[in-house]
Amino acid sequence: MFLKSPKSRIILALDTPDREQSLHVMDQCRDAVDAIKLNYPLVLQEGLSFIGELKKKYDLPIIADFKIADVPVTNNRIVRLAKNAGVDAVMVHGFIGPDAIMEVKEVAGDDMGVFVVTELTHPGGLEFTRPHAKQFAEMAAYLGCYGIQAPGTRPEQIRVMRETVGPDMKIIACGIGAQGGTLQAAIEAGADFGIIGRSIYEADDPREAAMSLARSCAEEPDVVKDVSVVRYCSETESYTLRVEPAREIREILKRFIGYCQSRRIGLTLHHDGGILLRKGKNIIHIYNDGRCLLSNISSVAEGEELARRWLEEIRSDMNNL
Ligand SMILES: O=C(O)c1cc(=O)[nH]c(=O)n1[C@@H]1O[C@H](COP(=O)(O)O)[C@@H](O)[C@H]1O
Repeated sequence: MFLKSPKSRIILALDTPDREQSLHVMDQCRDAVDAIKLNYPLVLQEGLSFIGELKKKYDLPIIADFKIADVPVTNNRIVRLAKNAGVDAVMVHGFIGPDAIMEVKEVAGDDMGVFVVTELTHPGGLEFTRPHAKQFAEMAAYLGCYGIQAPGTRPEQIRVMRETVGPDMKIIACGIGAQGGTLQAAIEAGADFGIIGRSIYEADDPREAAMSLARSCAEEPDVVKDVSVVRYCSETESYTLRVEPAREIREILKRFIGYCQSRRIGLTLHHDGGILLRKGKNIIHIYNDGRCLLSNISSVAEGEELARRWLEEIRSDMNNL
């Protein structure tokens, strides 16, 4: 919908104090970020009309981080005002429950996104939002919300959120930079975008700060996350290795299994067993969740090299299909 394919993976938290400083930052960062997130202080300072001005001038999607948290009737009024002001998405707290979130969704309609806040990034967020974060995410997915917020300060929790909502819902992660999270870790854990404020707008050169953050996660991620030994057979002097591919590759491998099965490549194993392939003297077992087992490998180094080369081949072949 409104968030296009990521370029920088950055949503700029434009928490600058006033119009003049906001425009100063935006003039530099307009093509270095994917969207703008506005919070209460700036909107209270400059008024809702400033949203339209930003949209017109920079033509970037705008998320209104009003963290809506009221009864349905009030939420309805807040979203209407935001919509009329030109906002593309709103953020709403998960704890207000399904009826209040549905009210937000109704007013938002098809042209506006709704992000559900699951867990706040500050230490207190662990006290009251963490225990319910998974439920908030499940509810957001069930209600068909556009996305969820997750804590960029805790990549392990982003991973849980990604497993909870599945591959299609957008995850936006805040707490990157000034609060200690890194964009790369958040993206690797499953976030689509990082929300970044002070590390950009307080930098001497906000544009360069944004570009360098974008570069930090632009490199092709390594295809292999981990390789470990499952068995060593002294008679054949060969290893069986478990390979855990990087998250993106696991998604590609799932498609690859479907591709092999539809063309009768390799041996399809029963229901959740995945597929068995022969590559020279080696046997590769790809499980349905994307994890792999390599058999008949003469050294761990050889297995790592084989896994890397083979997964890179699959990544490029599947991307070209
Ligand atoms: O919903 C948010 O955006 C949000 C949730 C959260 O748990 N933590 C958090 O920092 N935020 C917002 O994300 C932005 C982070 O700004 P910086 O810490 O300056 O990068 C601010 O606008 C916060 O209000």
